[in-house]
Amino acid sequence: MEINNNQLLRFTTAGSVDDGKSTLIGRLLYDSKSIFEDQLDSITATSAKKGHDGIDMALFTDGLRDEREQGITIDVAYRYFTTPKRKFIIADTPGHIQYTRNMVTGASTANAAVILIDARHGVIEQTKRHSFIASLLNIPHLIVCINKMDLVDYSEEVYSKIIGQFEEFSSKLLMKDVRFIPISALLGDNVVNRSEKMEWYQNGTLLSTLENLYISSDINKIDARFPVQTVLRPQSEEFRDYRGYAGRIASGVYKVGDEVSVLPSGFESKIKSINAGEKEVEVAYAPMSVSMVLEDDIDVSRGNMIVRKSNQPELEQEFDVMLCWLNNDSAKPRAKYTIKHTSNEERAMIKEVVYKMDINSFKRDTEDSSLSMNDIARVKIRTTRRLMLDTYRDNRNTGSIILIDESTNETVAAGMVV
Ligand SMILES: Nc1nc2c(ncn2[C@@H]2O[C@H](COP(=O)(O)OP(=O)(O)OP(=O)(O)O)[C@@H](O)[C@H]2O)c(=O)[nH]1
Repeated sequence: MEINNNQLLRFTTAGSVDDGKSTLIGRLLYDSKSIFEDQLDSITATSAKKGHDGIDMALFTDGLRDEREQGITIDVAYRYFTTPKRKFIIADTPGHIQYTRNMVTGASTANAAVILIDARHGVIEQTKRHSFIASLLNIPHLIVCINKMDLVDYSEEVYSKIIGQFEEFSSKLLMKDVRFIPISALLGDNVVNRSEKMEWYQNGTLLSTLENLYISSDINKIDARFPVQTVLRPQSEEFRDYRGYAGRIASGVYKVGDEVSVLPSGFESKIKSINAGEKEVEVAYAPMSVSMVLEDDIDVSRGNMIVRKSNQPELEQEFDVMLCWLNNDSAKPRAKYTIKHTSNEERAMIKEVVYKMDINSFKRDTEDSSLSMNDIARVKIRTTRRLMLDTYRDNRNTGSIILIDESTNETVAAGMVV
């Protein structure tokens, strides 16, 4: 069966402050004609007021940020645009606030990460951090844009040197697909339109690279995992016996008639019907939102998972995760947190910090067991009840968790099951 999810590409952008992220996104939207006329008028006016000659590309994204910053709770803004080939969602994460936090939030569902490097500075610590996080998050495609090529005379030598620097450390990371593109976000070279200043570069522009990334193999179509979000029991007479389980399929494919198990109870049944939107369907797959009816009347509640009988996740109460600490308050020893895993919530404790990762040297530090903002560490977690886990490598949805501080209700950490 052909699953056509190929149309939509999610990507995230990362770079250090002033590398040109806002300018790049603006340029991408502008040159691909994704910006509405009225927005354009107001930006042209603001650019003029600020004394810019022409249009300040960064204003496209900055405008968006103002809106978002009033909301305060989310640091990631989502921007949508469409070309004849594909739809795109950009998770735009501001570089000046906490980068690890934002990248983790914005990138967990991304197909690709675009990392910017200032051609004048080459690979810096932030580049390494961002790439490390991209590899940790298992983002399938990494596009490294070497920006501000106009400031280094469009030099191939500078470009090649930076690729060399990048490859020197990235060889230690597990990354399947890495590409490099020399660009000038400001002037538009190799963003949407091919540069006339860099004849030596033969590969695609950023947009054409994004349009042509092969992503249908990025989705896990094998392990069927359906976390139940809500149990539907309509009150009216007509539907008195109806009991549907609604949620979003995390991975895999479900068909009417499939033999399934409900976890953690282990009760078995068969799928009687599947509804997607208003329609009844025979087959459903990730990431569709559906409601399912089973043939037997068994006890299913929010946080349960419906899986195929022959392919089940592990039920664990103690497990290891690679944890990114995302909060200003450091981890408190033996403190209790709420752990969120798919639609499930339990209480959890960090039992042990196995090691902390030094992102610059890729060394493991087994002495230091503190966890503060931006730290990445392997830890052992213990939960009050068993969770239905896959490894993050196998399944980005059912292999990830977040920890919430029970007193402040803030997300303090995100973790990948190892
Ligand atoms: N010469 C040149 N300047 C650039 C280029 N791209 C960005 N800039 C400039 O670099 C500065 C920083 O650009 P921004 O887009 O605001 O960069 P940023 O800091 O990554 O954006 P934030 O996402 O707000 O952190 C601005 O003055 C841009 O005009 C480029 O390709 N060439």
